[in-house]
Amino acid sequence: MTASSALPLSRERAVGIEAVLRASRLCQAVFARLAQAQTVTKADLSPVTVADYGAQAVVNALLHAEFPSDPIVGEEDAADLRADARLAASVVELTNSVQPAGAAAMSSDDVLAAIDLGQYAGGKTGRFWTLDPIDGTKGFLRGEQYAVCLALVVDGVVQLAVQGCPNLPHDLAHPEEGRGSLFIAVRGQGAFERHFDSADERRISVSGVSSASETQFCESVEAAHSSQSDTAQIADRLGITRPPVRMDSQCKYAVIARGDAGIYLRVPTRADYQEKIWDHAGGSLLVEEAGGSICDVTGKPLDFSLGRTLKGNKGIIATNGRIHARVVEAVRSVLRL
Ligand SMILES: Nc1ncnc2c1ncn2[C@@H]1O[C@H](COP(=O)(O)OS(=O)(=O)O)[C@@H](OP(=O)(O)O)[C@H]1O
Ligand SMILES: [Mg+2]
Ligand SMILES: [Mg+2]
Ligand SMILES: [Mg+2]
Repeated sequence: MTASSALPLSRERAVGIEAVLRASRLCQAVFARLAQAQTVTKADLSPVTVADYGAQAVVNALLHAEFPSDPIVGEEDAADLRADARLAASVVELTNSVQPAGAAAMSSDDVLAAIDLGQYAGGKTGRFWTLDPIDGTKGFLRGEQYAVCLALVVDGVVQLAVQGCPNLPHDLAHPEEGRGSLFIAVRGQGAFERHFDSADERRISVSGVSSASETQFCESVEAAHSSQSDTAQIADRLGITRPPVRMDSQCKYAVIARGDAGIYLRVPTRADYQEKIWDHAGGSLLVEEAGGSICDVTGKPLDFSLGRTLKGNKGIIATNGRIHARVVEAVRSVLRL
């Protein structure tokens, strides 16, 4: 046994990395033939592609093989696939395309059952995984940023994060130099980045800026997901003159954890929207383990113990930590909270 394999959650970390890498490869393969990719619209009007389903099947199947008693809170379910044999056949073919050489092919029933392993309700006791097979599906479809996001929650607290960001430049200032990173954090062990084409990991940490005005802030591309008029006022109040970094998905958390930007703001556009735990669990741990801070727009800690949503929270503020109190004050003042 090596020294690192003795660290807490080392097997979960290794399995999570393998699962997210396989799912990321699947997404990249789908994008390469996106002209034919089928997209369906879910009841909530969000898009979902064969890649979302395939990535959830791949990750859930591996988690279930390695940790059969762990439940999973996953974004997708197989109901639409059960009603569409052609769509289901594409997902089965894709899922099998990233299984390891020599593994038995998964049948259609196996793939649909694997996707439906993600129906767990979450909650405050025991451990469960939470998976967003593609976070930022709209970014994926545009050829921009998206992320495969996996986290392990134990007794309501996020303990492990593995996030694949296939299109994220290794260096935002030099996108031509390479793209595709995996971000990994275990509570108490720090946050790490490795490039898709290497197993070498480097520890990452948040930016050292001590004044909010010196940094940039990240927000969603989609104006429906975060109020861009409110964030413009907050930036103004903080003296930020640089334009926002608009990026889809939990890549925003990776960018904060790596120190490329100092603030991620997600300001509710609707009073009734409940953030989903799979949209924030892994990203929140990456930021914390890289030295940053995270809370909701009222300053409350995020509570991952309440089920499939963050129903006790509204919006998100993530920062490098040093400027956190000042940013929370500006958000509360603009939103009159
Ligand atoms: N109204 C509203 N408010 C806040 N958030 C919402 C809302 N509607 C959807 N979603 C969730 O946004 C997830 C994508 O978030 P992003 O920050 O990446 O937005 S975007 O990609 O720029 O669109 C997206 O995740 P995916 O579905 O995995 O892409 C949704 O879970
Ligand atoms: Mg979605
Ligand atoms: Mg999402
Ligand atoms: Mg998703």
